[in-house]
Amino acid sequence: MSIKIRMIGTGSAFAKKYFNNNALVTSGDYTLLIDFGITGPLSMYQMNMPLDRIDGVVVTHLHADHIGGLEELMLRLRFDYKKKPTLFIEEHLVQPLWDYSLRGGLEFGAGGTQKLDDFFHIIPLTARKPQEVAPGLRLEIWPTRHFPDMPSYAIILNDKLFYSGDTVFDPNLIGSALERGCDYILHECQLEGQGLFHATLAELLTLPEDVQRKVRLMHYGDHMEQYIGHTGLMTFLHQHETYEFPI
Ligand SMILES: O=c1ccn([C@@H]2O[C@H](COP(=O)(O)O)[C@@H](O)[C@H]2O)c(=O)[nH]1
Ligand SMILES: [Zn+2]
Ligand SMILES: [Zn+2]
Repeated sequence: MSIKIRMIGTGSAFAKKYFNNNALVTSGDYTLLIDFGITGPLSMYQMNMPLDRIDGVVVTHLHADHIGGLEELMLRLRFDYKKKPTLFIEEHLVQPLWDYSLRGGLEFGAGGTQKLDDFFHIIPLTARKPQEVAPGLRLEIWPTRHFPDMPSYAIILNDKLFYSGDTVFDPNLIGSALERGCDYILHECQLEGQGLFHATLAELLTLPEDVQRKVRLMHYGDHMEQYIGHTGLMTFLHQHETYEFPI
């Protein structure tokens, strides 16, 4: 059993060379989108990947580089493709996603007065409670520390792959993922500066070598190429590339 992850983008919020850090997970016939930021629709177009491939979407948090492409996705799926995908999102984020991020553009539309559940089958998630997505694909969300008081989540796939979402460097969180049995740690990485809201490369380099071997870096800035060869035993994920994980 394996899943494939194609990186729609690997860049940080304001990176211009790399699209927003979003990913497509494929397990069997099912395609799950992890986040869909402002640059998501253009990146999918460049990958020649029609939006109706998407069966489900899981959202880590409400920053625009993670949800800014949803309006276009929702409209295209509802009206062009007549498809209603599933939305997996932490239970307390359902209403804020609609009220603060999507409602202004979508409430009054071609379908009359519209609501979030006109576009998605909504599956509210509880942190640390496993949720089956499709046969052979299970996810769990774990809270992360990102902006103070802002709900933000990492994603665990099949107990084997940890996808950090946005978080400060949190060795305990990484330790929990390893204890759970995760063999793959896809982690955000801020290349330069202080890690106020993100994990810096300098911080990630303090991880022991056996952990670094499991780490793939994403959500990085435009100077990524300068850092190739300077990431210890960790390697960069690259936008539009597909990675296969036997999980
Ligand atoms: O003071 C602020 C408040 C909000 N932002 C927003 O955060 C994200 C940054 O994205 P990250 O991927 O978490 O870096 C972006 O949407 C900003 O509008 C901020 O940067 N500063
Ligand atoms: Zn981000
Ligand atoms: Zn963020």
